[in-house]
Amino acid sequence: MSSPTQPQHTPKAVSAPGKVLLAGGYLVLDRAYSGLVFGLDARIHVAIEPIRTKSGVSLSEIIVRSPQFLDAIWEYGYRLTEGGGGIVVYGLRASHDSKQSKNPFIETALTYALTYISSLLPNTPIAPSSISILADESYYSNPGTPLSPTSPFKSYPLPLTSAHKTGLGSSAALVTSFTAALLSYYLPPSLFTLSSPESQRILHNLAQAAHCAAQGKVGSGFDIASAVYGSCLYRRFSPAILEHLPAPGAEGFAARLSDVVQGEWDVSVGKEVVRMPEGLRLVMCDVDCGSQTPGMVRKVLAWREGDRGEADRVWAGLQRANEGFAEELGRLAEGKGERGYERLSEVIGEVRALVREMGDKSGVPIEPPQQTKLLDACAEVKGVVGGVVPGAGGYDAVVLLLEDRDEVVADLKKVLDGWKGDDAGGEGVKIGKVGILGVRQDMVGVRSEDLTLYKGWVDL
Ligand SMILES: Nc1ncnc2c1ncn2[C@@H]1O[C@H](COP(=O)(O)OP(=O)(O)O)[C@@H](O)[C@H]1O
Ligand SMILES: C[C@@](O)(CCOP(=O)(O)OP(=O)(O)O)CC(=O)O
Repeated sequence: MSSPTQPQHTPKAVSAPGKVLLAGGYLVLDRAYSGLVFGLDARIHVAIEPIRTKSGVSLSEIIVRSPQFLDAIWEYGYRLTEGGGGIVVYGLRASHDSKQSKNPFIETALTYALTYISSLLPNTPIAPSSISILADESYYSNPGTPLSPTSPFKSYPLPLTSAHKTGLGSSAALVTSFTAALLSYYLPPSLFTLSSPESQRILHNLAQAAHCAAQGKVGSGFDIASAVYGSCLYRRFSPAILEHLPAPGAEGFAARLSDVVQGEWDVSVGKEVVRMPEGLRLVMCDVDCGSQTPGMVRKVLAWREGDRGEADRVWAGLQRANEGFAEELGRLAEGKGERGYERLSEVIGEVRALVREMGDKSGVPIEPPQQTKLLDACAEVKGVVGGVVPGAGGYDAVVLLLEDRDEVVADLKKVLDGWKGDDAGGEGVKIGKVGILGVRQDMVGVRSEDLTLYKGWVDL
């Protein structure tokens, strides 16, 4: 039974998409340039409901579960701090002593969202709740087992820390849907309604702040923007916006967080300029590889600082080519495809040449020779328009643009099944199996979900 001061809350569920940065890796870190990002139909779902207790037992905690994985349960106590430090959360139970079981993305998103909620509703205590996280299967390459023939979510017989990520942006989709679920659940519709543009702006700002804090760095934020808004042309916010936030619990954290979240950000999210022509689709491929170069971003940016003139030339050329890529997709989407996909292939070729130049000059394997070989072989398949290394590049993924027909995917699969990567670059990196992930682009960002989707997973 809830106390008279605690409002009754209705269970809510929200999902947010994963991402692929098709063009604009590295450039998008600088506000002078933009990134072309597609949201994917792989989503992370978060359901929230009142906590269930045996009669007579009252629990003052928020329990978070990832029921697809072994031992993925995090139990948090929470309290309002003195000095306007906001709400701090702390792990309960012995399992929290082990570093393994900590989940900084959940802990930080919870701290930031509860602090923001309590600043808006200062006289309302936060009621206990139970939260479940469910991820679509493409986020992990481990084989999963279905719970039932109709459930879209798979069960994995391993701890989350052993899951092999496919790089679709699980933490950004999680922080976004988790934050949105908390705001939708604890705030009345007059203060937060997921479908309203103002609520989405608040969600974007809060999720960016929490994600940066959990990552311990301020990235470009394209992944959070696409989790909130879906596919878009993204120009980042000035990093200074998030630079002087006190730590949770420190004096003034709650007021500063509220100011930052409600303030005007100089971010730009262009939705209408990003289109996928009818008859085309994206295909993501996961590449099994022996090694990855750490610190790619640091190295590319260091080269840029050291050779500004040359780097500016590459950056300007790439920005032009990336814009040309987005424009050609838009032109084709408007039905102006009389010349077929020739220009699209050509502009992808221009983007790739400049990405290779960026990689060669900075000494970073952004599109290493192994990936060049793979992308070229894929582009030979009839119906494949072209492909690139997404995001920061490297050895572990490629994204292809192709005609949306089953035969094209089947032909592509034949090439990939027989793919034997060799150490083409002489760097000792041998790429292995290349798998097609069952995902495609999706234009829609965060959205409310019907709770019946989680039947069997969540005890609603
Ligand atoms: N299903 C899940 N349940 C709970 N936390 C998850 C889940 N999937 C991902 N995460 C969190 O996100 C982190 C992975 O984020 P990150 O390393 O940024 O990878 P990605 O490139 O997928 O975003 C995990 O360590 C975990 O904290
Ligand atoms: C280099 C970047 O511009 C793009 C990196 O894109 P990825 O998609 O490779 O990112 P992760 O999912 O975080 O690994 C850095 C940034 O924009 O923050």
